[in-house]
Amino acid sequence: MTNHAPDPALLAKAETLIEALPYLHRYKGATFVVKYGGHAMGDPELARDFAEDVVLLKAVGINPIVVHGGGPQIGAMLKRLGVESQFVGGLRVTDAETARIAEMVLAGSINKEIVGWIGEAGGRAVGISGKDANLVTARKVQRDEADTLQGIERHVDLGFVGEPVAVDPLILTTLAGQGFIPVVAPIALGADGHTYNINADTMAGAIAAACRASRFFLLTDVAGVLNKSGELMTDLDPAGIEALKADGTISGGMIPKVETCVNAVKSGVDAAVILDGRIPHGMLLEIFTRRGAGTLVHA
Ligand SMILES: Nc1ncnc2c1ncn2[C@@H]1O[C@H](COP(=O)(O)OP(=O)(O)O)[C@@H](O)[C@H]1O
Ligand SMILES: CC(=O)N[C@@H](CCC(=O)OP(=O)(O)O)C(=O)O
Repeated sequence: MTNHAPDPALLAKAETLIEALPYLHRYKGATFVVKYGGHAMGDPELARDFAEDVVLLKAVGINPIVVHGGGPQIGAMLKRLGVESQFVGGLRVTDAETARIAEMVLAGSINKEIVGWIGEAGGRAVGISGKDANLVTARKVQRDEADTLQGIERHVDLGFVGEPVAVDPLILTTLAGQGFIPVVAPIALGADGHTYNINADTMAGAIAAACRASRFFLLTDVAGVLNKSGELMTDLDPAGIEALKADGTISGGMIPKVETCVNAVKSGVDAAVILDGRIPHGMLLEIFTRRGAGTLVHA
């Protein structure tokens, strides 16, 4: 006689798939923008998990757009070449040579590495930068604006550090509509013809807003936004974020992240999530299960 008692491990797998069903319905056809930080891509195993997650999203009818960073990798290259580098308020002071090296590292090696991982995972990725098809037009971040944005007092010329002033998402919707996964490096041209180095969080937020993304994920190397006792804050709104910035709980690299999230939700993105890129398949768990992790920023 056959034993019909279900194998509990198999049953658990089936339950996980069924748990995903309402989310699969809800997000079919939606655009998700994923910012993949330079710190999060350090471990090749985790990078492959990330690529699989992106390919799975595409396979179930979601349109993922990846915008990547690469701060630590630019830093390593500058060091090898003996070029000094300095950060002011989370932004790298960028002279003409640093801009050339940043473009080489971001739009060259890192961009193609991510395209390769997605290809290995069975997806078809196309790597571009903000320059391609005029995706992003940048302007120089003015010293005083940088001071206001980053909450800093210093007055320095940041050089070729840009911020997006216009986004033409046609290249992204065209690629996504044909089954490709766009992978975008945070480099863009200014109307003045200069190449600008853009903070990857800022670039991703501008793209999420222009694409009317339903969800915006920022993968980093911390659990999310932490309170003064180091505990994860799972839910934040713009007013709560202002208070945490004012009392110094949120500082450094977390400032552009939360500001980007606030701008994105104010521009119509349903929700932005700062996620721990060190958790294998963390993005899938966040999207398709009730066990969401990280910090959700909503309007
Ligand atoms: N309240 C906070 N919660 C979590 N991280 C914070 C907070 N305030 C400052 N940070 C810093 O922000 C960093 C994340 O920003 P960053 O290093 O720029 O990440 P990425 O390279 O992924 O863009 C954390 O590693 C942490 O040092
Ligand atoms: C102007 C500016 O600071 N640009 C960044 C671009 C890369 C980036 O933002 O990478 P992460 O997301 O890994 O930090 C830089 O030069 O490091």
